[in-house]
Amino acid sequence: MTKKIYVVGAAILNEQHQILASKRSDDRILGALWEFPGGKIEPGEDPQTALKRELREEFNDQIEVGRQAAPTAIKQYDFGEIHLTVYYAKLDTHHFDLIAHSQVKWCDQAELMQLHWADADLPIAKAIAQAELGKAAF
Ligand SMILES: Nc1nc2c([nH]c(=O)n2[C@H]2C[C@H](O)[C@@H](COP(=O)(O)OP(=O)(O)OP(=O)(O)O)O2)c(=O)[nH]1
Repeated sequence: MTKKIYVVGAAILNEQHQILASKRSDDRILGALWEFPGGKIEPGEDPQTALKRELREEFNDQIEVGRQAAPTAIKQYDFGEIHLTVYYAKLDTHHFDLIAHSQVKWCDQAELMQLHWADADLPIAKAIAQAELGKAAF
């Protein structure tokens, strides 16, 4: 049976309604593709707690988590079935230590669609590119 892998990502917004995209380091699975920073939900964790933990681990940053940005996206790989859920978020700190990424980029909505996203991220990036981000802010 395919292994289901539950993953959370953060669509981090700034005050100009830009979204933070992050490029996975070359040496990781799906290396060099753009994604929403985050990672796998650990057993017993709720998605919001997992997302806050991952952002501490990956950027050394604290975030606040808002509402889900788009429907959960599912993508099959030979290593398992990724179930990716992305939440809007905002930063309480701005360290951006690049531990798992080679690059981060603040994007306006049109710029989001110019990046080479991981497959599961693409429908979510499209939904965010068309969303009313003023309403997503919190
Ligand atoms: N973090 C993240 N992972 C994503 C996204 N889209 C996508 O397909 N993935 C995949 C890549 C990985 O196979 C999996 C998440 O693993 P990860 O390597 O980022 O998470 P992790 O830190 O918990 O894992 P690990 O390195 O400890 O194994 O989900 C995304 O937008 N963000």
